[in-house]
Amino acid sequence: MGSEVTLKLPVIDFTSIELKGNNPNWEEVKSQVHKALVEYGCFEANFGKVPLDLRKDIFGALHDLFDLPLQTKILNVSKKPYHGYVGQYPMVPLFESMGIDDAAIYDKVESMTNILWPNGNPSFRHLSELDQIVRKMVLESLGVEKYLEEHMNSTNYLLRVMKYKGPQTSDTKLGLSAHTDKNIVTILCQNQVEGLEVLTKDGKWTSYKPSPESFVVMIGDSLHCPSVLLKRELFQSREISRSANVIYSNYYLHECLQAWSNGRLHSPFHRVMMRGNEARYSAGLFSIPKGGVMIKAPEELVDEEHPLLFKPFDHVEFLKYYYTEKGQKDPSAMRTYCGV
Ligand SMILES: O=C(O)CCC(=O)C(=O)O
Ligand SMILES: [Fe+2]
Repeated sequence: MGSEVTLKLPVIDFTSIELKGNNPNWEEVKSQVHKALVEYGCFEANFGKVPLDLRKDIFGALHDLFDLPLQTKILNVSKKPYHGYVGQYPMVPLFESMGIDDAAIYDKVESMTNILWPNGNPSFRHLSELDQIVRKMVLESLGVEKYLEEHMNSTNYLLRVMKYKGPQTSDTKLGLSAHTDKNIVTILCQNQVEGLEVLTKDGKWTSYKPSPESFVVMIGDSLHCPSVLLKRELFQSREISRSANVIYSNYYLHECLQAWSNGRLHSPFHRVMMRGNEARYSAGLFSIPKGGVMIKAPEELVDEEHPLLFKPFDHVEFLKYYYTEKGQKDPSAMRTYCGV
């Protein structure tokens, strides 16, 4: 079992950065982003654009949303796995989540936010700007910025909101099983209740101390360019036990490398561990490859030293495999599905 340490994630200040602006600090912040993603696969971002009172409103609204009767919550269905209401899993009984399907760029995310916040809450639009800044910096760091426009146009957003009940005991209980995200970039925003833990490359669970202003930015398995897969993963798993369609591994040592022309990004395992009585609410903005777009490594990133690792694949089709019983048990689902 990995022992938990309190190690701080790198903190990166984006308050002076705009997607379309004159950014004297761009190069400096970009190199911090690259370094953090190589080492941890995630970082804490200070972005400054989402005022504290809006964040408070978000968690108040989530409290009310999850307080609805179960019959009402399960009306939020989706054909895609993990996009509608998720909850009542025996292995993670504290966890519930609701997603907004196909949150195509801003509009549908806003339709969700309009339901929750009829008077407007621009938070998620701001978070999609942060997502795009990070992806632009990543592509530039890899020297493949010529794919930027295509890359941006080949993705959707999914907004998912989560509740983890407090276990109401003195024990620590699993809130969400260890996993890597399967999308491109995840931005997490949460209330003050601790619980998120990230596995470092040397196998230590690191707890995240939430701060009222910051977000966690995390790399998913399929950071991709248009027709471009930038991902290399080499898993070594030890001791994987699981049940009921959910990865249930408290210690899941892996190497998940992305070896690119000029760097390696890491998509980290993470989980939620709950203590005490208070509920933890979080919201995640997930950028995901659109269905129907074939993901294929760019020729610039394939050479003798870095041979092609994955056959071109459609991410939505991949998810259909990932969410089967076999896929859920597979520590290197992407390799099984489309490895060369
Ligand atoms: O609640 C959190 O902070 C983490 C959620 C998460 O890891 C996920 O939804 O993929
Ligand atoms: Fe996650």
